[in-house]
Amino acid sequence: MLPVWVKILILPIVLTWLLIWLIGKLARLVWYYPVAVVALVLAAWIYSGLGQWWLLGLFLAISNGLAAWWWRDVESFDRRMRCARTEIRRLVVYAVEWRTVMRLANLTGDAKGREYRPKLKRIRCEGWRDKVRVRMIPGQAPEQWEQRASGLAHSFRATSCRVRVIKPGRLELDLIHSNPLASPIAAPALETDEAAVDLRKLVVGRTETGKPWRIRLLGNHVLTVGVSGAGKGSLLWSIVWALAPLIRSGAVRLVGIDPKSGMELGTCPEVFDQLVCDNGPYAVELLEQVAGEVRERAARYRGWRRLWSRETGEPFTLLIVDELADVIAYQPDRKLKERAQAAIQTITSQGRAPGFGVLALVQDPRKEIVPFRNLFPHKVAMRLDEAAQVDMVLGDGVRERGAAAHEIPESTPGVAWVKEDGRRDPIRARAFHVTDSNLATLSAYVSGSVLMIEGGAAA
Ligand SMILES: Nc1ncnc2c1ncn2[C@@H]1O[C@H](COP(=O)(O)OP(=O)(O)OP(=O)(O)O)[C@@H](O)[C@H]1O
Repeated sequence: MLPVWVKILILPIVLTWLLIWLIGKLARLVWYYPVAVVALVLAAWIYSGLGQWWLLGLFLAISNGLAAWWWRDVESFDRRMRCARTEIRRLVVYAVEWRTVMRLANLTGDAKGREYRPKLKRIRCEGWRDKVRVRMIPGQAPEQWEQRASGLAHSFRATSCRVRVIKPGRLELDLIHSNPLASPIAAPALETDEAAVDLRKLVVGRTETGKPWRIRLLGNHVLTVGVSGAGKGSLLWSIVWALAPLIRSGAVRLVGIDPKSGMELGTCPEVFDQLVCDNGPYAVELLEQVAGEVRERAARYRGWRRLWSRETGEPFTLLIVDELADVIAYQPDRKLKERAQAAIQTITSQGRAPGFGVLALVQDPRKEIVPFRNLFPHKVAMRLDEAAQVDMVLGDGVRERGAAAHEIPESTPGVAWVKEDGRRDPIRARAFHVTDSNLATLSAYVSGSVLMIEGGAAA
């Protein structure tokens, strides 16, 4: 309906716009499928220069070479061919199904007759998981994706799906295909160099991404929760294993309470400066003694230093309580129970700055059992019985972000979901498997006097 002169006038604008649009599409293609684009260009060049038989011969030679590589060394093949794998999965899984899955999962929206659909951005396939970046549509919240995570996993044939926020409006979905923490991880060689041990990042295992699992002890308290047999002991001993040179030199002092008659901590009593193997008056007295030390040291540091450091010449004290519930909840003597609770609360609330840390292990995370869970900034959820327990340990919303500690299989003790205060996303990791022979090595390495009280008798 436009006059001809107007059409002639806007033609260059339309053509330029079309050209820009085409270049954009091409750039997108090269960005998302670089291997395929290079292979296609090379194939076209060989075909035009050398002919079809050369192309076929080269194709067969490369295919055979790749097959032989895969057969000889699957791991390196998987690692090096990640780009090609990513492109294939993008093409045959995500690009094909994205639109339908988004519509059926109710993640699209309509406004003014136009459909808004989340945009599929960069994908990275790592073998055990696909990392899929997404741009949400306006008005959408990550929680909407978290609620649909299970449906998304099934749609893309993954075992589970986790949702991570990258930046405002951008998400990363982890579509999990296998468990990289399925096999036990042996403890590393015992560290003997004091300078190599950093209380801010103690290596106690490996995360599912293959990085070291680091725990901060300085200025921190760690609460580990898991059913019986979840592998809580392995985290405890991994921490002690990593601390070995500092325990030996006296820079770190371990104080232990094991209400299970020393079944856990008693397997390597040499590492402890003080160890009580019951939940009675001796355990409470030890807790009160440590609480007194906390107050005394905090009073001395007042106005002088804000956080303990090695230069003070005083040891960092780690209080380890195996089965905390036995000390602060199941204790039948009400007075002892209250004294124990008060002492632990003093240590956890005031101990971080003057160089005291608490590592508490417990099976039951309910509020009636551990009423002051919030005083532990670092929470570790090993295998749990119910989904509600995950929320109790890690906090609200963390399970929706993927931390399904209630789904950790019995066959993988030592696997845990870890949540640090101040970090939005939980991490999944497995503690080192510290064996009895490791503990024998540890006790031979560490020298120190042991005060062991069993059922009230000093030994
Ligand atoms: N990180 C690990 N890797 C492999 N096996 C492990 C690991 N941690 C623990 N195990 C094995 O799992 C079993 C149970 O471990 P552990 O006793 O540490 O569990 P727990 O949670 O402390 O149980 P409880 O509360 O009954 O003491 C043991 O046989 C141990 O060898």
